[in-house]
Amino acid sequence: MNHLDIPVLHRAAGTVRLPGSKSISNRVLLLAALAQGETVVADLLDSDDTRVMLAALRQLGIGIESAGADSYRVKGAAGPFPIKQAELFLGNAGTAFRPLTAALALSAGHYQLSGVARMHERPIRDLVDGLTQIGAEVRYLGNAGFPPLQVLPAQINLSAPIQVRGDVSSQFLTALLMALPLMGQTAVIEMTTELISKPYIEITLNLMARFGVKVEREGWSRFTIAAGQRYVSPGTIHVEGDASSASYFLAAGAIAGGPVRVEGVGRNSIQGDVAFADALASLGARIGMGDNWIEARGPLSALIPSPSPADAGEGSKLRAFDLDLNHIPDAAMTLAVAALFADGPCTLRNIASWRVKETDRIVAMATELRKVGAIVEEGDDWLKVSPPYTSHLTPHASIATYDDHRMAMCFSLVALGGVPVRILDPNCVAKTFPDYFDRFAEITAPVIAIDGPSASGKGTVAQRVANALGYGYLDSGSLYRLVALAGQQAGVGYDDEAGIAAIAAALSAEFRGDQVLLSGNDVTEAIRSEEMSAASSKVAALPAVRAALIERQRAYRRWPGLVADGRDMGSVVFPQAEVKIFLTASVEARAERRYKQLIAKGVAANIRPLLQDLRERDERDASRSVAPLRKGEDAHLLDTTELSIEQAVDAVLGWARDAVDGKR
Ligand SMILES: Nc1ncnc2c1ncn2[C@@H]1O[C@H](COP(=O)(O)OP(=O)(O)OP(=O)(O)O)[C@@H](O)[C@H]1O
Ligand SMILES: Nc1ccn([C@H]2C[C@H](O)[C@@H](COP(=O)(O)O)O2)c(=O)n1
Repeated sequence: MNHLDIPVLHRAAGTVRLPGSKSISNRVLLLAALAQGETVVADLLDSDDTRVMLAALRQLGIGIESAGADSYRVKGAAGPFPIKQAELFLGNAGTAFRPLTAALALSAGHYQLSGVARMHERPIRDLVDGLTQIGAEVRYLGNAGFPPLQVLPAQINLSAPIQVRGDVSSQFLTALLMALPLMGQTAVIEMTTELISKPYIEITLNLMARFGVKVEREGWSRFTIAAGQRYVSPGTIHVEGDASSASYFLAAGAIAGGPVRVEGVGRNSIQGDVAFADALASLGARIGMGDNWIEARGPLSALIPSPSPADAGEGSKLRAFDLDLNHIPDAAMTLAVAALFADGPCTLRNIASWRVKETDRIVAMATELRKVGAIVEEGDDWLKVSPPYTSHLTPHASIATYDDHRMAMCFSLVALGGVPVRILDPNCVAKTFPDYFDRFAEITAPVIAIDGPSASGKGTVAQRVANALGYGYLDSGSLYRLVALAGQQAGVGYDDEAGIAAIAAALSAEFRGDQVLLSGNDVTEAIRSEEMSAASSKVAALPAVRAALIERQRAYRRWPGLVADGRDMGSVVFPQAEVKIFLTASVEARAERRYKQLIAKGVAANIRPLLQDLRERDERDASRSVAPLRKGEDAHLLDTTELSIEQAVDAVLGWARDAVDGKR
């Protein structure tokens, strides 16, 4: 079976831009499809579940076209779907299957809805019963109470309140609420049981209001949609980041030092899962929150006095918990794995809905947590997780993921316990977060940042250190050199900041071993010319160019680790690097090294102009306004004037070892 091995991880720190919320994406797509007018949906989640919804809406006659990266223009039908006959395959996307069932039941057509085998095991009776009460014709094509379904035209009658259960899935109520305005008449829904996952209904009501339909509610038991309301496009709507997806990164920050910041959700979020941050805080994690970001750090250690609050708490445990998690069922899974890092047994209560999700998540979670050494008890709607008696997790566990994206993402956190872990079928994360593991690596892979002036030897040393550790290597200077060359080829002046920044943003660069390619052409030698050395120093001084390259550089942070060299690796690009080194040598020694390097390549050289050129570049790199070259207070100074390459490499490896040992 396909798998991903995650190495031992010691620290989590960095920033993650979240993908769009799944819950909001699929609700907004459906509302936009039913609304009058065109809606631009920006920052839509790009994942299996949203692709399923987009495909279904297109099949049902809704015009949807791309409006840029992750943005779509949806031409609303101003009412029920125009296509009256269709067979829809909806994978395992509950957020597509349930709402579409209700909307199609009111669209007066002939439809069939099916999904993957697991979707056919997920109950839908409560929704079908609700629809049947108003005269809708919805039939089971397999087992009664479960998909696949057939929907037929019917006479809808809304004269009596619709009675519906709310204790299996809140998606049934969401489906009815979103579909009923299609009838234009007053509609009333009454809950016959306690409603679970209420924050998801708040998302539904909030988004319906943004499309012009207001729902009156009496507590959580009765909902009224007044006659005469219909969906009208709000114009453009932005999908906020996914708060459930945020939980893995926040938990990583809480478990392994932090700070880890997620961008895209914050105190202005309409998603209930932002309450995961409160749950983490109750475990002792230090949480910060802004309008559009949340940040998590490990708890302050009560036992070990720390020199400063910023250093405090790394390695200290989370507090054991006993929590009712009915309001955050998805993010609650992350807490089950976080329990491995708590100081005692942890109980998760009121999580019965786990049993009817992508898999029976109570069984799956208990089974897999036991593989890493946890002691787990389970009940109908609860789970009790005790960390291993020895406090040591079992290394090399193979974690089954049950075609459940959240199982795969949650269990990546195990590696922060100092043990390697294998995630089976890791691609199941495509349901909601296709590049999850890359993003997780970007906050957990260790980084050794080596900065210093030209010809100091940082590239040579960095490459050897990377080889010795089996890490990846980033020569960030070559990116600036590539930008300079691409600018020259395009005829853009080096003082045209916007023009050069646009080239940097679209740079087609590839590193193949020692070869450097620009738009597919080998430019390994071309970017090393003295002309490009000078030009790269000029483009590197342009703030917009630096900004355009920053995320590209961070994307090199992968497991098992990265050695990055440049001028601002430790100060700007990887401020959370485990080891920071300022590697230098006297300008005379550097000129001599460059001279020997050129002569060895058969290039005629003269020491005086080389000295002069290095002094000029030093001056330009150190005096620019953005990310100037200088030694940070947290960087080790390595003056190699009198050192051999081997001695310099040994010094760096020593610091790297110390940094890892300090975190064990
Ligand atoms: N400690 C050292 N002693 C002697 N020579 C060294 C030492 N370190 C590196 N060199 C040599 O100096 C030359 C320049 O090194 P290198 O290209 O690694 O520098 P750099 O700092 O990465 O330069 P640039 O920033 O211009 O890319 C190489 O030929 C390398 O072998
Ligand atoms: N992180 C970086 C890397 C490089 N630069 C600048 C400095 C140089 O003038 C130019 C080329 O770098 P080199 O290949 O000599 O390391 O790019 C920078 O500003 N920031």
